Amino acid sequence: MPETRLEIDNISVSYGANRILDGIDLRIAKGEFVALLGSSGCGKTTLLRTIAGFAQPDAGAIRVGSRDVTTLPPDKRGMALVFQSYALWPHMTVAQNIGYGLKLRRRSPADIARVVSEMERLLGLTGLSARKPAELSGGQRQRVALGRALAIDPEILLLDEPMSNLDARIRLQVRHEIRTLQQKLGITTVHVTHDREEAMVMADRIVILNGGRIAQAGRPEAVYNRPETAFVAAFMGAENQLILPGGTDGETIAIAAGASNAACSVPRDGRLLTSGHLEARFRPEAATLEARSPAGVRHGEGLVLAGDIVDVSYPGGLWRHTVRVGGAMIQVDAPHACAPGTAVYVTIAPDKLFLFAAPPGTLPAPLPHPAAAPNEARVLEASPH
Ligand SMILES: Nc1ncnc2c1ncn2[C@@H]1O[C@H](COP(=O)(O)OP(=O)(O)OP(=O)(O)O)[C@@H](O)[C@H]1O
Repeated sequence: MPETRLEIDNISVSYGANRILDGIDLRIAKGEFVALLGSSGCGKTTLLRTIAGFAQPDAGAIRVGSRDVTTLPPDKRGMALVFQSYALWPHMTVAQNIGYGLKLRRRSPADIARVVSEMERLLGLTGLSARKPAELSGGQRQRVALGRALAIDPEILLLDEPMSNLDARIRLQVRHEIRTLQQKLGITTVHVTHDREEAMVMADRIVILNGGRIAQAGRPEAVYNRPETAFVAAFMGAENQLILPGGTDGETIAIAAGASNAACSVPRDGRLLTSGHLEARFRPEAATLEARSPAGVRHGEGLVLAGDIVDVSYPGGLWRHTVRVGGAMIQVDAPHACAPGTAVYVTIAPDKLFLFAAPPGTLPAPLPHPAAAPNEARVLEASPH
């Protein structure tokens, strides 16, 4: 087991009567980069501020190595926080901003000059020493803020949406720079973001928060490919949702034939399902689209749906189709455009299909498929397992 550097032990935080964080447990290894990901208001910043010491928990403890820092003020925790707004001193130069924390710690001018110049070198700011923040680009300001944070040689770096004020192109570059520097310095980092792709490409581990709790934590590819709940699946881009009749049958999950889907079975693969109805989720790019022939039996692995194209657009790369499947609308990407009105099959391979117990009260899609000819329904029922 790698050495734990930051331990968040059963932390709960409330603002007045509102419980914002509820029993958060997280151990972060030395040198690990963890992204806290979640929708707006889920408590990401509150957790970061609690780690930093700007918010006090009702219960639980924060430890850095073996030190309990729960009641220590922010400047005694060995952490540095970089904000979205940079919070640079406008009247100070780049060098003075970077050296600010060291000056507060009464380090000698020679020491400060050495660290500042090292930070400028590391962050590509050499030559900009004498400039004021107003004379810098957004990306450069962000690097100064990072330099100021790293200059005090913190044990833990906390980043609160540090790239959200940058335009898309610069964001990609700064993202890469921060990650490279973090790995080079081996600094334990907690990064708050609501940008899924940013979390995926930067983090060793993603922690998804929902309603003040950890919904799932794991390596980016694990959270992306094996979401444990429908919430995580949807948050990680599997926004297509269908409620289907079915359930577990030994080591397989059996999906019963419905008005718009063939019966099929997929490996259970360790999934725990108890309900009689399933919530199926998948990404637009995880499905394939084919024209439906009126007489043909559709054979294939995975879930096969019969639907009609309602709309098509070109966001770039692939064509995005809105497909009506029974009473539901889903999004499906394809390399070629399919015209509205076309009858299609949508196929989702078993490993791209996320299945969960449907929430109580949800029913299978109630409407028969509007375009399904009588023989189409038979075709679907006769489809192979
Ligand atoms: N100082 C405060 N007093 C009262 N309520 C607060 C305070 N700070 C945050 N909250 C509330 O706590 C909840 C969580 O806020 P938080 O800023 O942690 O969310 P977040 O996940 O970081 O959101 P965002 O992505 O929008 O920044 C929100 O409902 C917010 O309104």
